[in-house]
Amino acid sequence: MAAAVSQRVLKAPACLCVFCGLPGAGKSTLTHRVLGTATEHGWKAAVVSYDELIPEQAYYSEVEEDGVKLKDMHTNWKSHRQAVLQYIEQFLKRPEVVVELPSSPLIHVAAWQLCVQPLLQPEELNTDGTPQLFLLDDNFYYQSMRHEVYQLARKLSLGFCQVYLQCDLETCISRNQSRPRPTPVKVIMEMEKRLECPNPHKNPWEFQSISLNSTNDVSKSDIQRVIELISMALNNPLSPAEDNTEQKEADRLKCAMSVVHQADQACRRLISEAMKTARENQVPSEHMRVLAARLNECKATFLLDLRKQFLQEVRFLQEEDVNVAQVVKRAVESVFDDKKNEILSQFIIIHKTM
Ligand SMILES: Nc1ncnc2c1ncn2[C@@H]1O[C@H](COP(=O)(O)OP(=O)(O)OP(=O)(O)O)[C@@H](O)[C@H]1O
Repeated sequence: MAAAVSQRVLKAPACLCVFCGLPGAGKSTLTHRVLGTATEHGWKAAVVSYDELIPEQAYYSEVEEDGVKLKDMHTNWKSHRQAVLQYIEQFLKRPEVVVELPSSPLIHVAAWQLCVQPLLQPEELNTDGTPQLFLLDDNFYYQSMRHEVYQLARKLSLGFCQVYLQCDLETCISRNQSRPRPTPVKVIMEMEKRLECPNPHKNPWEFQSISLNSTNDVSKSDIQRVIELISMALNNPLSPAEDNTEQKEADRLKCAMSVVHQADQACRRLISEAMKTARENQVPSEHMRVLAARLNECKATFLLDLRKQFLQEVRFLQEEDVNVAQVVKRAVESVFDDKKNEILSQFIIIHKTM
């Protein structure tokens, strides 16, 4: 089977294969095993490890901001992710540029040069038609994060596929704890709540996806399944869409993100008003800290639910020409505002009865 896969004439020049899952699910371990097998097949492959490419301070500033901030919550982290895709695009168009890239605040250029090293060949061999594989290793826990990769594959007519590593939360946490620099447990737990694993039934663009259970050891036949998936993707390159289905899908995700962003802003304003009221009622500073944490936690849960709800309903909203800003306003006022008042009154009452 392996030889048969490698000898077929493959139609795409390159494949973007996304590996997604929780921290500790085993993505890096698997990508390196796939890299080894792909090389044995005579393919050129590179592991694009976001952790190695994106400067560490970008990640930790996101995490530490309010204890459980996830790295996507900020446009800043998004711009790092987009920079990775821009580097891939540039490499595919002009690989020779990689040796003279200027330094960048978004990406470790030296790490990038090292990452694509296996894809570079002496000039006389560059036209040998060997496919290039980019094994993208990050959590990719929202489908919108993976969709950005899909869009690049479509733009450049590349193969695209996804491998989801399904692993128990407890296993991820325990593997993570044994690492020299573990990801905060809270971050893993928050990510698990938000995780949108590939769902080809709901999102047709995710049709070339497999799920591997990595709670136990990943077997040789799992690796073989990944190789076959990549081979299939290389044989079925994406093409820029002739109808506007994909554009609609991208608009839908963009709309959902904008809804969450607008709601986030509105909640922040309400939280800051609540903090002001608490101060005016002389709630002591140690209680103010707890109050802020409770309100932020409540906001995170509200935004998470809102995002899920909008991803399901936004198509309907767009078709019905509903005013999204109005809907957001109503949701914030009717759901979050009530919860906020409930939390605030608990603190004011406690303080007054002390
Ligand atoms: N299938 C497995 N069985 C047992 N241990 C594993 C397995 N896969 C990975 N590990 C171990 O778990 C730890 C985390 O693995 P790895 O770095 O591959 O996870 P990851 O998903 O890439 O995490 P992150 O998203 O944080 O980079 C490592 O110590 C690794 O050796």
